[in-house]
Amino acid sequence: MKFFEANFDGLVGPTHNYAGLSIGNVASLSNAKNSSSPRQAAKQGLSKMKALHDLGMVQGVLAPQERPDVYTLRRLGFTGSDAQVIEKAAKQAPAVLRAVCSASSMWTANAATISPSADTIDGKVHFTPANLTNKFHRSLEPVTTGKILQAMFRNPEHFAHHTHLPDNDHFGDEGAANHTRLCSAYGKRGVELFVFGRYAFDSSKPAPKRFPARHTLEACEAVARLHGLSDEHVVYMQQNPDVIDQGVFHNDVIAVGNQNVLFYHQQAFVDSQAKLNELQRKFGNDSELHLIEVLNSEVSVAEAIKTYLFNTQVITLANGEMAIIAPTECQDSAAVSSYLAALTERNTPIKQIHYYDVKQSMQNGGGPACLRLRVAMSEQEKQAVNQNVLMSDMLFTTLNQWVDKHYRDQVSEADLADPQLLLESRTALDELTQILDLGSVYQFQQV
Ligand SMILES: N=C(N)NCCC[C@H](NC(=O)CCC(=O)O)C(=O)O
Repeated sequence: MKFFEANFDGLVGPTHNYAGLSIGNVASLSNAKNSSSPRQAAKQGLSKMKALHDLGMVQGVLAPQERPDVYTLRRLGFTGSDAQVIEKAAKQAPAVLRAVCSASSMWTANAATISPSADTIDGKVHFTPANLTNKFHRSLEPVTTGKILQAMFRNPEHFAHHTHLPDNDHFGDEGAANHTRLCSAYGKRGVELFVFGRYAFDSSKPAPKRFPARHTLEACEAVARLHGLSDEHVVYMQQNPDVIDQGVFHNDVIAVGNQNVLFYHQQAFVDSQAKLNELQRKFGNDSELHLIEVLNSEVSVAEAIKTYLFNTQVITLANGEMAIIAPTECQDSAAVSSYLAALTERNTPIKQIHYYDVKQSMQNGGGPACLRLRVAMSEQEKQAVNQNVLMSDMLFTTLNQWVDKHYRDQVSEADLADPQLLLESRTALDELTQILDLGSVYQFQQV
């Protein structure tokens, strides 16, 4: 049977804005309050999806969430009509309003952790939405994420859905951004590498001092248990607290893997050598594993954060070669673009580099890899996916027209207080659920 990896990219929502919500994420803070272009952001995302589809990849779309989240504003004590709730929040708690307007669900690497059927005890694909407890604006995502994933992966014969972990920092879970699956082929059992930032129940262990470690070891272990993974095929690695303190808020800002390649920065992990040995042993000592380490002298941590060298997608093309999907910021950096050009000449599977412009997302700290959720699947499992979410020439055209019809070209902080934006958003999402055949996944559709 044929197996492959599908990428499900987050469609950028109509309220995309720069609110400086993510302490520890350098780009989010430095672009705070700049005005944004939701239309351009959504179109940049769609172009990347179409480009991967054109490269022969299986590409899907993950729908955005309803924002502003007036239900959360009501929980926080704002009352009246929806327009009044927004108006009062804008006056009395503008920072809270900014948070409930975030289009952060676009970064679907944080939507969930997925284990493919080859790795799980019951032979199903397992999904656990990430609770994203560390940031208030992101903690609003998991319930709707779970509903959307269930509307995409409906068939219980193939897909098992779990509830997100308890909503507490002890089980802080940032999903696939801190999870990499290494395997010799997509259909073969792989080694699942979980990367965490701190130990929740042991404060004597290393932890960052300046910026938060969003993800705990205990969250990783819980997800591995829920997914029915075997200990012999799981590795837990701690992220280097020093790089978290420099702005590496997720592991996918400093490492990325695909099949038998792990591409990472020298300073990415704690206890690197011992852990990489464990990875090699669990991968199989006889199987070829390419550990591509980038030295600090080649690319500094600061340059990696600025360019998102590691927030690239490493994909396997139909001819078996791998390609790196990188943001144009990598192309603009002499150190990084020459590193990448030289990498394609080395004895590794990576032979092509493709650059795409995803600046609207980059300015909030989201590169190409943040925008996608990977699901390794068989042909049979793919047939069981809701086919309306899979990219095609027609869906690309339809979604571009949908964006043109509903999205604003510019959004600034003041626009978030405009109740009209909520109405525009709901109208757009209502139409989108029909395009993608998702059913009533949004709360406004329940009444
Ligand atoms: N690395 C991965 N996989 N994802 C990137 C997520 C970026 C996101 N930015 C934000 O949420 C900024 C929103 C704002 O400031 O407006 C975050 O920090 O969680």
